[in-house]
Amino acid sequence: MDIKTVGIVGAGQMGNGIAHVMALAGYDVTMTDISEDALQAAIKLIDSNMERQVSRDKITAEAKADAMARIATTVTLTDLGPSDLIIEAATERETVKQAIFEDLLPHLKPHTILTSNTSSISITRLASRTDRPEKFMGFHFMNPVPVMQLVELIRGIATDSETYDACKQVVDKLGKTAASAEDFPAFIVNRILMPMINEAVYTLYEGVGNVQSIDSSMKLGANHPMGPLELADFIGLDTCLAIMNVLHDGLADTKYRPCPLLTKYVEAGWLGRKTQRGFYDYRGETPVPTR
Ligand SMILES: CC(=O)CC(=O)SCCNC(=O)CCNC(=O)[C@H](O)C(C)(C)COP(=O)(O)OP(=O)(O)OC[C@H]1O[C@@H](n2cnc3c(N)ncnc32)[C@H](O)[C@@H]1OP(=O)(O)O
Ligand SMILES: NC(=O)C1=CN([C@@H]2O[C@H](COP(=O)(O)OP(=O)(O)OC[C@H]3O[C@@H](n4cnc5c(N)ncnc54)[C@H](OP(=O)(O)O)[C@@H]3O)[C@@H](O)[C@H]2O)C=CC1
Repeated sequence: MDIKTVGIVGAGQMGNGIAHVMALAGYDVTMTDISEDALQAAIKLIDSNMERQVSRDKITAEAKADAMARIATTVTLTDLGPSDLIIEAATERETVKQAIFEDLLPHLKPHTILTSNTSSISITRLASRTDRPEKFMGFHFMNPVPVMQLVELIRGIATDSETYDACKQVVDKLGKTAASAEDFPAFIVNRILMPMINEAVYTLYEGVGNVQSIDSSMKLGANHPMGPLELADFIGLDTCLAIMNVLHDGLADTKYRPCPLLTKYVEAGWLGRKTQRGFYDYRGETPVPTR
């Protein structure tokens, strides 16, 4: 199947990055969000991220202009109906995602492929609530989308090979690399990465180190590009907690117990960079550790 048009649900950090790379690869993109402000902020951010790519000779000014012209925004979810491929990138909450798919279904074309950028939630369960489980799969980008090479492709139990191949072709056209993952909680990357981040929060909670010593230990001692607490702030602490809960519930093993300190930060609304405060406070010129 030849995909030409892509509908993206959610204009947060993942939605805007997905729109960015899809438009540069030549797809016509329609992006939706419940908030007009979020859509406008996303367009501004895509524009400045592409401008940086122009200034570093990664893309031409013409390619940027063409890509920006390919991105339409709407607060009306059903405007995505005619798209060949839908990528849902709304908040990591199963009820939110289910409601989006339920509202979209009556407006889709029969051939439309439905995907979710979920970090952890069962693709099979999301698919089972739709009219097309064979045309449903996980399309999991990494953050920041324009920079990271990997896309995890996750088949649900019913996903057919035509759907998988069509999504794999999109990944190829983006110039990214696909990794196939089976549909178990948090798939591959987050099954491994998130317990490490959660352990870093336990290390902080138990006073083994402070924010700075934990992050520099992993940056300088294990050559990670970001410390685990800095990375947690970058991903979003609400998303990290949601993934840990899916691992804990889905695998029924106490080793995935979310750290109470992570829960406390989320309860405070300190979600990381997106709310200007998490393990670091981003409101000043340079990030300041909160512990
Ligand atoms: C939670 C999930 O479900 C799954 C996940 O995504 S897990 C998270 C996965 N991501 C990671 O682990 C990211 C770890 N961090 C990194 O790799 C790096 O710190 C980083 C790539 C984010 C930044 O790298 P850096 O060297 O510190 O900074 P910087 O020099 O500013 O950026 C490197 C390049 O990325 C670009 N870049 C950085 N952030 C960007 C963004 N948001 N959008 C577009 N481009 C961006 C920069 O322009 C720069 O480009 P050039 O090479 O052309 O100069
Ligand atoms: N952050 C990361 O590093 C990664 C995240 N993911 C996954 O991508 C998805 C999005 O994450 P991320 O971009 O970080 O989250 P954000 O919180 O940055 O963005 C989510 C966006 O979805 C919007 N939204 C919420 N409900 C709806 C709805 N019903 N219809 C349309 N839009 C809606 C939110 O609006 P509002 O703010 O108004 O609620 C917000 O703008 C999640 O499933 C996450 O697990 C995948 C890979 C990496």
